[in-house]
Amino acid sequence: MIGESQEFTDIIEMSKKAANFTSNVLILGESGTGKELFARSIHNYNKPISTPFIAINCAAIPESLLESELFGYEEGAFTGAKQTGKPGKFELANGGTIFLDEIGDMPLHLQAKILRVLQDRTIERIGGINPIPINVRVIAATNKNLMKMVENKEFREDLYYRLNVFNITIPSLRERPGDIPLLIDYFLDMYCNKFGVAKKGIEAGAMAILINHQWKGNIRELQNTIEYLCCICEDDIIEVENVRSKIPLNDYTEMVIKEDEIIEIIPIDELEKREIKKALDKYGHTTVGKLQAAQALNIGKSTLYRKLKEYNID
Ligand SMILES: Nc1ncnc2c1ncn2[C@@H]1O[C@H](COP(=O)(O)OP(=O)(O)OP(=O)(O)O)[C@@H](O)[C@H]1O
Repeated sequence: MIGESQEFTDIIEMSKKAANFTSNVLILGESGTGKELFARSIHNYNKPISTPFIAINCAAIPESLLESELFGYEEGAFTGAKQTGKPGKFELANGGTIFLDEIGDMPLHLQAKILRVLQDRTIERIGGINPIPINVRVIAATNKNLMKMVENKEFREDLYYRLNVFNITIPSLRERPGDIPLLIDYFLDMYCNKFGVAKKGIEAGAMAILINHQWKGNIRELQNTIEYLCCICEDDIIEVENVRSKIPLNDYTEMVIKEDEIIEIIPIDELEKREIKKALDKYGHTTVGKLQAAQALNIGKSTLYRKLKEYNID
C-alpha cells in the first residue's frame, strides 16, 4: 500500500487497529481510492492464509439474484434452483470475512435481512427451515454518501450503525497530492517490470501535469495512465508530450510547465558548446572566421582550437 501523507498514514493506523478485532468495518471513499485493497489488507493482516475472504459486489448482481447469492438456497426453493441447493456468500465466508462492496446499492428488503444476520449470527437459506449459525466479520464499502441515504430513508439507520463500528474514510487523490509521485514511481516499477523494459524516468514538467491533474478516477485512473505511458513512451524518460496525449493541460499546469522551461538549467560545458557553434555558424569555419569567432567569444584563438577539439566540433 503506497502512501506517506498524514491523511493516508492515519487510515493505515486505523485499519491496523480494526484488523486486530473482528468488529465490522465500513470503508467510504470515491471510486478507485483503494476500498477493496483496504478491505483485503484488513482481512489478511495477522491471519492464516486459509481464512476465507468472500467479496460480493452488490451493484453488479441483479436484485432478483442478490438474495440467493448472499444467503444461498435449498433444493427446489424456486424454479431453476439447483437440485442440490447452494450455499450463499455468508456461509462461504464463515470463520472469515464477507466484503459487501457497493453496500449503498443494497435494496432495503435485503438490508433488513443482513441486519438480522448480524444480530442473530445465523442465516437461513432460501427455502430452508433450519437456521445455520455463522461467525462472519462484515467489511462493507461504498462511494455513496451513506449518512445522506440514511437521512433520505434509503439506507437503514440501524444497519448503518451496525456496520460503522470502525470507519475508514479514504481521502481522494486530490486531497493527498504528496502521494502522487510515490504512486507514480511504484506503478512505473510495476509496468516497466511487466513489459520487460528498463525503468523509465519522468521529466519534471510531465510530473507537474500528473501532480496537478484532478484524478476523478483516483488511484485506478493514475495506475491506468502510467500503464499507458509505459506503453507509448519509447525513450527512457517520459516527457510532457507523452503525458499531454492522455491528459489535457489546464491553465495551471500550462503555467507550471512554462516556468519550468524558463528556469531550465543547462550544464556549463553544454552552454559553451552551443555558444561556440553559434559563433562559428555566424563567422564561418575558415581560419579568419575562427579568429572572429574567438574575438566575439572573448577567448584566445588557441583556446578556441582546444575547445573545438574537446567538443568534437568542426
Ligand atoms: N495505496 C495504494 N497503493 C497502491 N495501489 C493502490 C492503492 N490504493 C489503490 N490501489 C490500486 O488502485 C486500484 C483501485 O483500487 P480498488 O479497486 O481497491 O478501489 P475501490 O475504491 O475499491 O474502487 P471502486 O469504488 O471502483 O470499487 C487497484 O488496482 C489497487 O490495487
